[in-house]
Amino acid sequence: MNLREKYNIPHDSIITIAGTVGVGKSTMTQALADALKFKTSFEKVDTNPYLEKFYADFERWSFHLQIYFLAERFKEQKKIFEYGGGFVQDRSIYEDTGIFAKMHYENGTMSEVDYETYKNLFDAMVMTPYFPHPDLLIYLEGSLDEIISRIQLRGREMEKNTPIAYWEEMYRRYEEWIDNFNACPVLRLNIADYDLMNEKHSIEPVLEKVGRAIQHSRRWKTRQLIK
Ligand SMILES: Nc1ncnc2c1ncn2[C@@H]1O[C@H](COP(=O)(O)OP(=O)(O)O)[C@@H](O)[C@H]1O
Ligand SMILES: Nc1ncnc2c1ncn2[C@H]1C[C@H](O)[C@@H](COP(=O)(O)O)O1
Repeated sequence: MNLREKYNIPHDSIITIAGTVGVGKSTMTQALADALKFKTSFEKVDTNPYLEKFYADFERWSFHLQIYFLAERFKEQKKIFEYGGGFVQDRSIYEDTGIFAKMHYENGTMSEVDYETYKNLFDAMVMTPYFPHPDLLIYLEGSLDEIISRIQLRGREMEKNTPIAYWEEMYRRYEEWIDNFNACPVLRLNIADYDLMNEKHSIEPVLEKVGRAIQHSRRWKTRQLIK
């Protein structure tokens, strides 16, 4: 029996990994996909034409970057559903608006008119009854110190040169955002409770929780359909 069957995870599941920059989403995405033999959908950082410019000048590039991310994530989302699931996705589409666009608007680095245009587009594309939501959003959380040290360790220059206050604010916003998030079922994992770098088997307790959460949410969906 493979790990997917062992933990009762349906072959067509769609799992998205959320959490602040540097918390370990990409690492978890790869580990889960390897264990489940699922496909991955990664954020493309190296080929993003706006990201470095954005870190150098938030005000000038924030709208361009949000439109770019929205288009990329929407294309990925479409691909995932066209394949019929069996995917782990690195970062959810919900974080773009709920964290990043909102934060830049509220800090004055995205104008009101740009923010309204962006939100209208996001709502028309995503917040409709026709947009299929993931089976599960895994939210990774941990201490701010650990997350900042991971950003430093990973070593993307644009992130290393960004003031710590930016990551602190993002961290605080994520905590508030996840407490109010209800677009799909959520599983919260603390990064102190597993170590994917040094203990390969630490993915198994995660799989067990994922299996239980997806079974629970699918039973709930079936009951809603029968009602
Ligand atoms: N469980 C872990 N223990 C220690 N370091 C980790 C762990 N998971 C990820 N990292 C490291 O933290 C950094 C950020 O991880 P990454 O998966 O790229 O985060 P994200 O995709 O959330 O930005 C990377 O250098 C990665 O190797
Ligand atoms: N929607 C976004 N707006 C601004 N910046 C974003 C957005 N989505 C991702 N990013 C940035 C943050 C990081 O520098 C890279 C990759 O994110 P990571 O959390 O490391 O996967 O893109």
